[in-house]
Parts: sequence; structure tokens; C-alpha cells
Amino acid sequence: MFNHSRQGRIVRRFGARLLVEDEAGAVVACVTRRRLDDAVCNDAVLWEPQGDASADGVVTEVLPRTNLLERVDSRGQPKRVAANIDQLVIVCGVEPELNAGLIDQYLVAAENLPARAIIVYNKIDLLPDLQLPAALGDYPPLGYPLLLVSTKTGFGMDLLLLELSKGTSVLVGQSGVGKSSLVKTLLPDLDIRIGALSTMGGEGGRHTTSHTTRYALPGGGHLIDSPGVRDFAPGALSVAQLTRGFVEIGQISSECRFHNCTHRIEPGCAVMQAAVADGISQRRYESYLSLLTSA
Ligand SMILES: Nc1nc2c(ncn2[C@@H]2O[C@H](COP(=O)(O)OP(=O)(O)OP(=O)(O)O)[C@@H](O)[C@H]2O)c(=O)[nH]1
Ligand SMILES: [Zn+2]
Repeated sequence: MFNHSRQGRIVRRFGARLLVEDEAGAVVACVTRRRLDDAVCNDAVLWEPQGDASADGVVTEVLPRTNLLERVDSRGQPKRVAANIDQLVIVCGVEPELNAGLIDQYLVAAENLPARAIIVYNKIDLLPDLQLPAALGDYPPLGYPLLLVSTKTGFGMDLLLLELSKGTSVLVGQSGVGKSSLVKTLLPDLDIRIGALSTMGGEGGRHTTSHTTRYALPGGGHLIDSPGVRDFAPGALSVAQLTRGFVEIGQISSECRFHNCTHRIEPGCAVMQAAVADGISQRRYESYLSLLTSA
């Protein structure tokens, strides 16, 4: 049989209906022929044009993913949110007070996806003397870019757009740090775009912001956004995930006497020695220990 399959990318899923961006950048309203229950936002798919009234295309296959972002819902069940994430943008800010332990948890999540991680420190307008919390100094030496921004003044937004142009990103972070404000600054025409997609997607014309959606950013790259994405909280972690997630600990752990060292009480632990000798940040080590006790 002649193969009409084309590649596309899921922009948004609304039940059985999918909005798929075709290779030319046009958005096509699709249904699924078989029940592709696990298809999520930003999945690469194969689809075939179809000319009937219900939809313009049929999604036939979900292509292999590089990763899958899942969140834990209110009943403790994992929920698939989006696929093929390149960068986790961890948003924090001058207020509420910095929660470095939470940043460390997000970094563990990023390293395990795996995805690149960027730390964005917002509301810099509230910090005229630029006295940053000491904990933020832990991150750039580990290779995590730290960007200072203000959605209020626009400071740092050009650099942020540049970082975001490198791939497909999601914004995560604690409530009140300014994630919604950032999205509005990055995508000033968000309401219009949501309106257009809602009309296309058979969502009854409701301008729904609740569905996870992939947006093209003005400087290149894409942002995947929804309240569910922004509320993403790292779930329970295994010891292996923790060691992978604290990159400096993972690096030194090959020098520990025991290959399965948890770096807590074991003799000959190179990580403990490094923490005492300032080879790694004492605060990060303690953060690791506190996550280990809940692992
Ligand atoms: N001074 C200052 N205030 C900001 C800035 N960005 C956001 N805010 C304020 O911070 C508050 C929280 O911003 P939101 O964008 O709602 O934060 P959020 O992270 O989306 O919060 P949730 O919706 O609870 O997750 C609002 O009152 C914003 O006006 C900034 O750059 N400077
Ligand atoms: Zn050790």
C-alpha cells in the first residue's frame, strides 16, 4: 500500500483529539486511528491526511521519545505531561525566599530525565545591591547556567530567550516565583494563540489554558506550558537517581572504598572527605543527605 505517512509533532492533546504541527509548521487537527493513549504534548508522531469532517488527519504512530516528563497528581498517581524535553528551566526568585533544597531536587529530576537544566533567578529588580543568596553560587561551577532576570523591568530577558532558543523547555518552580509572569513576557500574544488553538482543537471554542501546549518562542526554540507543567514537583527518588542527580557526588563516588557507598556513614567515603575539605559544597552534600533519608 502506498504510504502517506508524514512526520509531525503534537502541539496539544484534548482527549482523543490532537493538534499536530506538520513539517511545514502548519497545525493540523487530528484524531487517532488506534487508541494511542500514551501520546502526549511534544511527541513526534506519524500521521496521515484524511479529508472527512471530523478531522484533517489521523495519527498512526508515536515515535520513540528521548524522555518523558511525569508529574504526580493529587492522588499520588504519575501523570504523563510532555515528551522530548531538552531543558528544565528552574525558576526561583528574590521572593519567596530561596529554597535551594528544592532547586537541588529539580536538578536531580533534570539529570535523570535526562535534560539540561538552567536556573533563572527572577525579581532581580527587588535586589538593587545584587547581593545574591550564597547558595546560588553552588550552581555555575557545576555547569548550570544561572540567569538573573526581572519580568517587571525586562532585565535579562534577551539572554533567557537565547538560552531557550537551544531547544524545547519547560518552566518549573515553587509558587509565586513568577512563572506565569515569565510566560506572559516570553509569549506576549499567548491569549491569541490559545484562542486559535482552542477553536481548532474542537474544544468548543473555550479558551482553555489548562491543556499542556507547545509554543514556538520568538527567538527560536519552544516552550511547553500548562499549569500542570509549572506545578511539576519532583517525586520520590532512589539512591541511584540521587547519585546521578548530584553530579559532583557522582563524579567523586568512583573513589569511595565501596562501590555501593551511599556517602553517609561508610568508611573510606571520598564524598564525605570532599565535603569536609570543601572539595564539594557542604550545603549540597547536606541537601543530598536529607533527600537520601527520604529515598
Ligand atoms: N518585583 C517583581 N515582581 C514580580 C516579578 N515577576 C513576577 N512578579 C510578581 O510575583 C507574583 C507572583 O507571580 P506569578 O507569575 O503569578 O508567579 P507563579 O510562579 O506563576 O506563581 P503560581 O501561579 O502560584 O505558581 C505576582 O505578584 C507578580 O506580579 C518581577 O520580576 N519583579
Ligand atoms: Zn561515598
